[in-house]
Amino acid sequence: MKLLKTRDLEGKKAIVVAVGKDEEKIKESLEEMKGLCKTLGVDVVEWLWQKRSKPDPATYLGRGKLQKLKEIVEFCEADLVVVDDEITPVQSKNMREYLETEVLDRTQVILEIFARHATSEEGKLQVEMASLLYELPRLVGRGEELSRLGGGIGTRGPGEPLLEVLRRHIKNRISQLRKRLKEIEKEREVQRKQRLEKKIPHVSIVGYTNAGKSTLLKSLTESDVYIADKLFATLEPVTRRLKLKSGKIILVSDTVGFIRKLPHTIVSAFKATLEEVKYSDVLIHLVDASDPYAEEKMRASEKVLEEIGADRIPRILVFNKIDLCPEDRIEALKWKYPEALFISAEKKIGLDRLLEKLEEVLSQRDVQETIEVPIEKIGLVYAMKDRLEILNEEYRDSYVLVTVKADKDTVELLKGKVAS
Ligand SMILES: Nc1nc2c(ncn2[C@@H]2O[C@H](COP(=O)(O)OP(=O)(O)OP(=O)(O)O)[C@@H](O)[C@H]2O)c(=O)[nH]1
Ligand SMILES: [Mg+2]
Repeated sequence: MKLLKTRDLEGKKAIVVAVGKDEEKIKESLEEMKGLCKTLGVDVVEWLWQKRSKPDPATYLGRGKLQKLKEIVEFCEADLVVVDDEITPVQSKNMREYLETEVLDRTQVILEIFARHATSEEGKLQVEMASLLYELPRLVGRGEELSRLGGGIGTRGPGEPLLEVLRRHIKNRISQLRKRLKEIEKEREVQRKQRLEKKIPHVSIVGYTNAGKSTLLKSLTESDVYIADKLFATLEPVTRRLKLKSGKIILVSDTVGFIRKLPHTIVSAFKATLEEVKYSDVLIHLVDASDPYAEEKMRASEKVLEEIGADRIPRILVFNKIDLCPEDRIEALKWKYPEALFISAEKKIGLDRLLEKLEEVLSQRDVQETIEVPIEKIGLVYAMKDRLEILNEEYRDSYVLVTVKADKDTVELLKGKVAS
């Protein structure tokens, strides 16, 4: 049985609610939630926030605000309330009952987008896993929905409560998914090893959702890549080959976009996809310069990079969509981030400079070393000629002193071959 179902939310009217202390931050987050809702075809007709340090443990909003929300829901004839936070099962249940309307939280909205955008087997399995990890602790008190969900299960033992059956069923499914995902991960590892052996440098484009990562991949590699003015348009990494001016071939990947408060169920289910980033030689951190919240989003992305252990990979900071920015905005960013590059992925502005910078960063990783190679083994050096640069050769009686320049792994590989 498949437990994952997508909801039909197209054309529904929603009211977004949030709790917090900082009005600016809340507004920014609500704006983003509007974008997430739009991606689902949901129309945000009104929003409401309550200034308080912590959400009410029982009802998320305080009593008074909840009452007001109910009036707004009725007045606007809203179909659902979206909470811009991950709420507890209790809060969700109480809100639903009091408001007499459907309630979704931030995690569910993101999961819903992921569920619709996943196309590969791995993507679908990861989304299903994330949804089940989300559902598992929330089974209690959801009788009505559960009986809908559990309709297809015919394995209930005598006297066993439906809740227990479902819990067991979900746990089984999670372990099934985990197993299959592990297998896929193994296949991916094989590919990664092959890539490593061939020593093809790998560059990943990372950044906040909608920064223009897929557009950049498309413009750089002149290939067909899915682009949309939607959040999380890309869920599965897409990799393309690119030939640099020096003739060096590299692989460029586009990845799933980052977002603030990325639900941990998603991080854990998408670990494999996110981890691909960890094995890159260089990261292009793409930021939408035309976004008023560009810098906050940049920091949120940096946080995700840290979480997945990719914060030590050489990184090129690139501001995108400069075609949409007034001159003074670009000047201000240049002043603040002197090392950054400025491009328009769509209008193909600044891409040459980006490619030059890529070559620079990639070659900075190279090391230079002089190796003593027995004369009869000199052929080994030549056999690796397309992966290393031979800077000097000094012939002695029984050996040659060869000075090579290449990335560290290649030099180590050569040394190993010569020694064996
Ligand atoms: N004006 C302008 N629009 C751009 C530029 N680059 C990307 N866009 C637009 O920004 C939107 C998002 O682009 P994508 O390339 O799909 O963004 P992404 O980072 O891959 O987004 P996700 O996959 O959703 O994380 C699309 O509507 C693009 O056409 C640019 O340089 N200038
Ligand atoms: Mg994309």
